[in-house]
Amino acid sequence: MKILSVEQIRQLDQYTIQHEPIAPINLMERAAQTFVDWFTARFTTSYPVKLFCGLGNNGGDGLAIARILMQQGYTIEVNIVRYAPRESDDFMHNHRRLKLLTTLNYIEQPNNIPAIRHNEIVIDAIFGSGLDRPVDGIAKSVIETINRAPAKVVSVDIASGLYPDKPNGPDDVIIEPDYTVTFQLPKIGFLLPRNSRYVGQWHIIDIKLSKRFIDQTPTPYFYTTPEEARLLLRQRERFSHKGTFGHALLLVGSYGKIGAGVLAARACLRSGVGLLTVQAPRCGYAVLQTAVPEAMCRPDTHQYVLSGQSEIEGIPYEEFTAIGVGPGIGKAPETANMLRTLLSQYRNPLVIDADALNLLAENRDLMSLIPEHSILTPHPKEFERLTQKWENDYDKLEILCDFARRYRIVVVLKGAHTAIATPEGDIHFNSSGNPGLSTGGTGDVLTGILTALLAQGYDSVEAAVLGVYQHGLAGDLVGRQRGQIGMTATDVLDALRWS
Ligand SMILES: NC(=O)C1=CN([C@@H]2O[C@H](COP(=O)(O)OP(=O)(O)OC[C@H]3O[C@@H](n4cnc5c(N)ncnc54)[C@H](OP(=O)(O)O)[C@@H]3O)[C@@H](O)[C@H]2O)[C@@H](O)CC1
Ligand SMILES: [K+]
Repeated sequence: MKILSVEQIRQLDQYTIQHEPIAPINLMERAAQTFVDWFTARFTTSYPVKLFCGLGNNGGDGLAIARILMQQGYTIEVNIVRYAPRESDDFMHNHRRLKLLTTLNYIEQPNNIPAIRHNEIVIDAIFGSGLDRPVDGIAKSVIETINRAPAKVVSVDIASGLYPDKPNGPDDVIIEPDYTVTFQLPKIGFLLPRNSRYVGQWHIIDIKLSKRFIDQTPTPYFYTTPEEARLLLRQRERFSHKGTFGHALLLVGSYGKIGAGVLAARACLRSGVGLLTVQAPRCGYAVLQTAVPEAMCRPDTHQYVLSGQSEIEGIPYEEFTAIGVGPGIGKAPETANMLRTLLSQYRNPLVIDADALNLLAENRDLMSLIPEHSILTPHPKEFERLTQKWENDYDKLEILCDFARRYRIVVVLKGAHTAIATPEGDIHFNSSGNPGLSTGGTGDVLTGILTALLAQGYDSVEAAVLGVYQHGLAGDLVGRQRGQIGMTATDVLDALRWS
């Protein structure tokens, strides 16, 4: 699904109005009705509703929502925040209609702000996507009151005070909703870590804006929906054999961290690789052969760390279909040498994770050796070591984009909505996963998944988008079955489903 900028959303709105065609006031009515459908499916008429609206079209939506909810039997008190002398035309139209049905409360100064009780639901329609400067004056007081109140808060389109596609200032006053119900497409601001308290749980509702316009509009930002992930998944042909699904090599482990290798290896096998070889320090040999009997094991000549040398004759790096390197490897000088040799010899895309990333950060000259379309999977701290500090989440996205483009690689920046940057400079945000995945070993599982997908012939962007989605989905399955708190990386790899 595409993510558009505020300016593009405004154009989308206008295009829909002209080409459907539909009168603006009827589009507002459709948006309000669709919001009400969402609302009534979750909250019964037993909850009193307090609506706060502004004077623009977000406020106009709020007034239309109030009228429709009233007609459906909800008790609703309407508060209009008079922060400016002017109202939008569609606001005025809905204002006239609503005034015939009920009395309206106008808030011009703080003592007009009503008390909010815990069993009420607040609908926030003060500012929407038209906000372009920090909120102050009476609107600021109202937002502060709502944030202090014990009630549940639902924001219409976007939390009032939050910018959809640019960074807020540290002192900005912004609604902290329980839910955001947004029109048609997500806003980029919803996906950024520092905004999470200004978004709550967010839902997209389809108000039938022009599909043609959305299809034609270029954007670097995408949000992976379940349907899109499913379309990436390839079905197996009846006459396939293990050679069809590639032979992967995982370079993993060091003394005390062989478990990382076990997790990556098991995830790789659970993700459909044809054959798997694992190279690990000698101390990991018995563990790997026992814990992952399906994999072949190539013991390193070094007892405790990976050096890349092995007494067992095996196929050279360049003959593997895909290679994953990093889980549990540490940063010993022998391992840095192994990485240098690997990067010099292997020309297909690699998956590079964990300490292999830290070795890259410490040996910057290695960056230029990384094969094009390799997948790097840093968490934010590892990414910062590879690049630089950022000022805010938007700055971070720009650094991410530039980095992926400069080295022609795919970068999977792990987090709540993992951001996958492509060599072309696009960013795909993931939609699956939950905080239960923030536990040791889940990154190793992801490396195993991505290596398996590359071995099966998925291109790097497809592998990253699909692999990250499936990893999160497995976490969601575990979360539903046994809760997020006790989730382990083993649970996650056992929950992987490829159908
Ligand atoms: N897109 C779509 O397809 C659809 C969109 N719809 C709805 O329209 C909403 C966008 O409406 P909107 O453009 O009228 O802006 P909104 O957020 O109500 O703000 C109102 C005005 O406030 C002003 N202002 C800005 N910052 C300010 C501040 N800090 N303090 C004080 N004033 C400030 C600024 O006006 P200015 O003063 O700059 O002239 C601004 O124009 C959108 O979120 C959605 O709910 C649906 O109805 C149908 C389909
Ligand atoms: K709002």
